[in-house]
Amino acid sequence: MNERYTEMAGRLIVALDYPDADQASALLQQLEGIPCYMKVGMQLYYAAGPAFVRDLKTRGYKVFLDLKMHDIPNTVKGGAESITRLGVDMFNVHAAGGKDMMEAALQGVDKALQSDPSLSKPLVIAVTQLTSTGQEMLNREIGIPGTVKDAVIRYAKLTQAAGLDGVVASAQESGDIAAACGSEFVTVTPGIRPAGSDQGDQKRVLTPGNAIRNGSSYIVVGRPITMAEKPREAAEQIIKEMMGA
Ligand SMILES: O=C(O)c1cc(=O)[nH]c(=O)n1[C@@H]1O[C@H](COP(=O)(O)O)[C@@H](O)[C@H]1O
Repeated sequence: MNERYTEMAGRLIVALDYPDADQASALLQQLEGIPCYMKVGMQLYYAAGPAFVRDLKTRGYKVFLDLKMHDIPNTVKGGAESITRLGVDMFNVHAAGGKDMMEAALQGVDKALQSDPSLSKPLVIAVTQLTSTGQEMLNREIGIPGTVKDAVIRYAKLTQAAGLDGVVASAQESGDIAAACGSEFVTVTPGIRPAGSDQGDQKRVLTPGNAIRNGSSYIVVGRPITMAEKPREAAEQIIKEMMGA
């Protein structure tokens, strides 16, 4: 395993979108030894809960807990405190919750860290516009005027002003986000589709190689790996493409 392989694998976040811990564990077994990040989202968390997250940490994985909090500031503060106590490496909120809500998330993190100094600070990031949102939907359905890029950049700047570490956006926007917020600002980009793979419900997609070339800090990949006939080969192929970018 060379350095570039380890770096790129660490920037691949595999979305464990499964209905139970057994199915998620079966994928972990197939991917054993690949030093990638693991994402636990609503489907798995609501079924397998904190125990599965702690299990992933015990197995040595970096963990992104994707619960996309969007509520009043006091509630998000409490949620962020509980999430930080789980020892995850990254979690997210919705930027649409506003600056006070995002600042409250950071206060929740601080509260947890103060009460238990053995915890490390997770990256806190905010969802801008979901990658399943296209231009037409943004304007006509949600009622936000302007381009998707404008909306994403606006949320990214708000997120940065609130003091968070970065955003979730499409890899199509990574370069523009870096131009607006600096290259240290983290971009976590789902909607990744290797050439020829099924787009599904994703609207703003990019290949793994183009995402890295466009400056994404991390790419999030679910179905192109979990639904592949040979998930390990699919993951290795994605890392190879990232290494070549
Ligand atoms: O926050 C996320 O992770 C997220 C934000 C977003 O805008 N779009 C998005 O697809 N995601 C998540 O990223 C994963 C993408 O999965 P696939 O479309 O199967 O590769 C899913 O777990 C989504 O919940």
